[in-house]
Amino acid sequence: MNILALDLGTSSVRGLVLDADAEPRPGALARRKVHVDIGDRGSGTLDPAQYLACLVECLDELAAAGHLRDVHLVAVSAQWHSVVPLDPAGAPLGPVLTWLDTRPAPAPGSAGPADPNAYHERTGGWWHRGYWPLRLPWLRARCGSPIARFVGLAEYVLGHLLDTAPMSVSMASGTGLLDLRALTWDAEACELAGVRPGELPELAPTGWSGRLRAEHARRWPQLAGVAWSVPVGDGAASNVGSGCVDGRRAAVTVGTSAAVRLLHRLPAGEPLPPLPEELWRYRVDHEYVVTGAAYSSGGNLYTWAKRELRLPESPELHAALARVPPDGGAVTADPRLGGDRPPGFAPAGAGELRGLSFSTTGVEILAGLMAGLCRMVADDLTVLESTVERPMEVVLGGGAMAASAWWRSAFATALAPRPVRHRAEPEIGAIGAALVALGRVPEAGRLAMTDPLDEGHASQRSGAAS
Ligand SMILES: Nc1ncnc2c1ncn2[C@@H]1O[C@H](COP(=O)(O)OP(=O)(O)O)[C@@H](O)[C@H]1O
Ligand SMILES: O=C(O)[C@H](O)[C@@H](O)[C@H](O)[C@H](O)COP(=O)(O)O
Repeated sequence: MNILALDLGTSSVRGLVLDADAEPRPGALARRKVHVDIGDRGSGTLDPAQYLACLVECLDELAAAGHLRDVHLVAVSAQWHSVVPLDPAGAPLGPVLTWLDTRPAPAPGSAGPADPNAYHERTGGWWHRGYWPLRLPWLRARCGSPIARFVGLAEYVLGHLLDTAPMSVSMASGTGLLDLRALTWDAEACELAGVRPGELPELAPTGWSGRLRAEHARRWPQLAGVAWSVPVGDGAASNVGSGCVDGRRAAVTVGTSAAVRLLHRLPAGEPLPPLPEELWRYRVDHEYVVTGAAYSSGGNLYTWAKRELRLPESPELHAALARVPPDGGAVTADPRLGGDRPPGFAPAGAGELRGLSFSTTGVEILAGLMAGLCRMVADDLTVLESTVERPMEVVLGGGAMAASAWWRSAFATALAPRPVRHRAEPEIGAIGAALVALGRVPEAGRLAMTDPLDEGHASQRSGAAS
């Protein structure tokens, strides 16, 4: 039995085929880069039609190479927090607002939740520009035509491919509108959003699965009749794919953005444990929750530096980085180029560089930015540890961690004395979504192979590029 796992990421869309233990089948990976439109006023949007076209191309490529044979299940990992307004016919009335978009602001006179602490505990989010209660009124005020309903990127894409595409509790928790205990839309959050239940996606019940629409089943006959499981938020999926599924191991994931998180079992209906004011909490599924902090910067720091600084190509880049100490060296940086993620309010453009001299190189600037992110993660990891009252082991994962040995060593230095391991397989989101779909979350710690990391030394392991 094979599993087709899709990752609806920010920088790219991927489709890969896994075996029954969620191990990637060699060579069975299709990837298309997607373009996030980032403007200087804090916009961060994706074109919904182009995004869907990229996913279709990935499926065509896998089908043409014969990789869709023996697929019995489709699992999906998808970026959290996105929203796209639709007209009555289901056509987008604008681009997809992503997690990177910092423009939404409260409508004049809106006061926010009655009891912000209770609201935070219940929904796991805050009344903040990153979540739908603030995003929806802002979108309505800007949209020229009446909005019939709102969906996330995952529901938009799957709505085109499948017979039905309800929203999973995992994706719903990323909107900031879900009551994490009752697993229903939160009445106060909906009131703040000015939204009626009919304008939101239906919530998928436990055990829901979808099927390809007839026209797509004709295009990919090997997927006809195959069950599609509900999408899992990429943060939740990445923890599972990193093997971080209990209070002993935290995952630090660096893809386009970055996050540090801890997963634990909390079946629907059970009382929610206290949530520190700095951290969010979302659902993995009806059984598990994930608690953590996220950052607008991650691998996008590298993308920016490659574009704007005169960086050498690999392997010279690796060699130059290896000469910079893993604490970041002389350049200290605030890496918040894209502003704060919730709960912070720093606008896009909050990044800073200090300690520059006439001999500072582009590589040192990149190292300073990467080390700046490591320090932010270390601070939040300490808060996360306070919820379990013991130090944790850390597993580094994601595309940027797989690519950069120097960044891994910088994390090991910033997070010391905690043991730091690395999950070398970059596709942890897709793998994690497959394990969730298979109901094998408890086994993920055993199935996800990790390597120890030598502190303080940038080593050339796992095909590291820099
Ligand atoms: N050598 C490198 N050093 C640091 N970051 C890198 C390197 N190579 C690639 N990256 C970053 O890794 C990110 C891609 O990781 P990935 O997990 O695929 O992201 P996503 O899931 O968000 O699409 C990109 O932002 C890219 O710039
Ligand atoms: O836990 C997480 O990872 C974050 O809460 C999540 O919001 C993430 O930042 C975005 O979904 C984008 O993820 P990528 O940067 O991997 O595309």
